[in-house]
Amino acid sequence: MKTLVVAATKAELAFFYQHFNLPEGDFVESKNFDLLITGVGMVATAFALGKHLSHKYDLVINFGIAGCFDRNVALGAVLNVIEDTFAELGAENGEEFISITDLGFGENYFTARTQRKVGLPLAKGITMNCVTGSEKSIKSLVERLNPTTESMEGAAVFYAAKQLNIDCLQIRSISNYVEPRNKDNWKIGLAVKNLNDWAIAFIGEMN
Ligand SMILES: O=C(O)c1cccc(C(=O)CC[C@H]2O[C@@H](n3cnc4c(=O)[nH]cnc43)[C@H](O)[C@@H]2O)c1
Repeated sequence: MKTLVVAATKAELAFFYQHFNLPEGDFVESKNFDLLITGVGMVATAFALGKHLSHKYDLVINFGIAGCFDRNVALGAVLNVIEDTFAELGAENGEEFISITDLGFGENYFTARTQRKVGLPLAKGITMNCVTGSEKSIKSLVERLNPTTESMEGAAVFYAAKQLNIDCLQIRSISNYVEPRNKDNWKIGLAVKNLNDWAIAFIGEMN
């Protein structure tokens, strides 16, 4: 059985490619794991996993950078996101938000699943189409869901893994705080480095 490593962009796993001497490509097969680059966002992620996720894998790991709502978490920190919610999936009723679950049309909340020891701080994530960047949206998301991390793919990976009953993990390093957009404050280099160091050690030890 194999692990499927999933990331939205090649840049997020640049050192991982180098370390394992992987060829350029969005779907790379190797002896002990395969690597899938999906593109950014849940639709691209769902489509790519629809094509590639199968029962030949016993674990799918989503690696990526993420925004963070909690200023007590350092930029560059690597977290194990064990819960994730499609935060925009539902309906507005004036100021109220009605989730897809409360509408009776399915689930919006998914979890990681594995027996493996990960040894990272645990976090609760949300998955968004639009990177949150206004005080009003931040306040509303914190009140409604109290998330620590925000990504654009996490819940989609958990969703796909659940459909096939395959174990899954989501490991994210913090590149930025969720705030009105100021890319000068983002520490993408640090987050990518820490994420790749962790991914290389974890995947290396599994094999
Ligand atoms: O500009 C670069 O050098 C660069 C290098 C690696 C990755 C990127 C990305 O923009 C990755 C997009 C990816 O990041 C996740 N992300 C990061 N912060 C947030 C956030 O605050 N809210 C939502 N998503 C975030 C997301 O999963 C994207 O897929 C750039």
